[in-house]
Amino acid sequence: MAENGPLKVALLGAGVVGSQVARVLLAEGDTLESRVGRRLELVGIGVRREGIERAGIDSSLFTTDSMGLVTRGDIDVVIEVIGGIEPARSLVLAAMRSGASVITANKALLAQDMAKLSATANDNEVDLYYEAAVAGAIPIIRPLRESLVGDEIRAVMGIVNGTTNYILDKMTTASLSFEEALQQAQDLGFAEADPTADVEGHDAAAKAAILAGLAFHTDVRQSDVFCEGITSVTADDIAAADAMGCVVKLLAITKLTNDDEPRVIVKVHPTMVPKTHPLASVSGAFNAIFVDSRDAGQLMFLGAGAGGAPTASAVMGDVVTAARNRLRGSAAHVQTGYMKREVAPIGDATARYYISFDVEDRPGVLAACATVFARHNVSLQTVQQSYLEGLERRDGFAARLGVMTHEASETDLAGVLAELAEASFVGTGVNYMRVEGS
Ligand SMILES: NC(=O)C1=CN([C@@H]2O[C@H](COP(=O)(O)OP(=O)(O)OC[C@H]3O[C@@H](n4cnc5c(N)ncnc54)[C@H](O)[C@@H]3O)[C@@H](O)[C@H]2O)C=CC1
Ligand SMILES: N[C@@H](CC=O)C(=O)O
Ligand code: NA
Repeated sequence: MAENGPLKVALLGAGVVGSQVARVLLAEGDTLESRVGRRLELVGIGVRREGIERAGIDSSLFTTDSMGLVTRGDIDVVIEVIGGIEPARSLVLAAMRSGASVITANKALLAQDMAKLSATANDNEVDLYYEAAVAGAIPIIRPLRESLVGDEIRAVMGIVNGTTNYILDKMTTASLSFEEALQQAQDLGFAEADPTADVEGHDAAAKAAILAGLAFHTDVRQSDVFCEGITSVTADDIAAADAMGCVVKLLAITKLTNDDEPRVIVKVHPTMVPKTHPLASVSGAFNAIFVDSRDAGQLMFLGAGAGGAPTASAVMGDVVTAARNRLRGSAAHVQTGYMKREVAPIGDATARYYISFDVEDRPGVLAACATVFARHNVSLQTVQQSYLEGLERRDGFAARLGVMTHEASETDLAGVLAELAEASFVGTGVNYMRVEGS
């Protein structure tokens, strides 16, 4: 950084988020200067292909030599919004080794390599900020990393993927098909380049890993996260949830086990949430994160979790912070992974469950079902029986049971499901969904 000269910023990626970040950097120069105390100069934008026009961005800034851009030696801040593992990983590491602070929105990379990235930032005395990586515009990384670091987090539960929340919401409130709702989410710029990452839960799993690592001061990777997406959620599941006073949400959940040496539970799955819970009313592409801590109690963070402008807002907050640190000659050294907690297997996680299945309509069947649940330590909260008519009435199974359980472990649930699947008085197709929140 030249004395009194501008701080030099390099941007990698000019897609949905990157082109918006570039526009803010170019259009809001005076405002940003007043907030940082020094001009921010966008010196180059690494792109995959040149020759593509982006409105409001001077094409002379584009270069296909992203590595050359970040290693030229005079860059103060590198913003990585390419996504994916490579070449983003090599570029980010090279940028930090060349003395630049890094801002990234890349949860996939962070959830794979957080320990290495943090260590590289610390070794090179540069900043690594990533507010945009979880829940877009919503400030959640900084609250966990700074504001709540003196407290004890008990649980974090959130809607952290805008695309899937949009799809589930449109399937529920506008009777759109899964495919129609996904297409709309893609058109609106919420979905990942490959929307499989959204609908299969991988994007939420990456965010869950980052949240769990921050909440419990340990290393958690995406591969540690139990993950089920929303591709098998049907209109019938949504209707069943509605009948039970619930909505279906894809939740990322992390909490600790009650052991002497608590282990981390971290999971993503479609969840029935009671309509009275604050997360139930989070609609469209909005995200929300519910944090339960020892001293602060329950906190709810709500807002836009995806889209170019909201995500650029989070990126720019980090850019200004890193630029201010730069001027002070300091970096936010962050100690990560110092608790070395184990991640518990999914079998040890607990939840309530809603299980529905068809049964023969004859004396003793209800008692036999109750015995199956009891044998596996799963206590019943409510049982509803409805009669099947017409085409629904298959192979003599004339009634459908909808069972809401008390909290039980996944291992015990698996025992119940296996036994129901084998029982002669139970029809094929036992459905279940986890239930969280009260
Ligand atoms: N779109 C959203 O709402 C949000 C996105 N994010 C994250 O932000 C990042 C960017 O997302 P989007 O802008 O939506 O993706 P995008 O796919 O619209 O943009 C990525 C851009 O990077 C370019 N690119 C690929 N390889 C490159 C290379 N070697 N050098 C330079 N550019 C290269 C692509 O051509 C593309 O234009 C991802 O990590 C994503 O997970 C985070 C929060 C919200
Ligand atoms: N594809 C993601 C974008 C933000 O991280 C989403 O839908 O939430
Ligand atoms: Na955020």
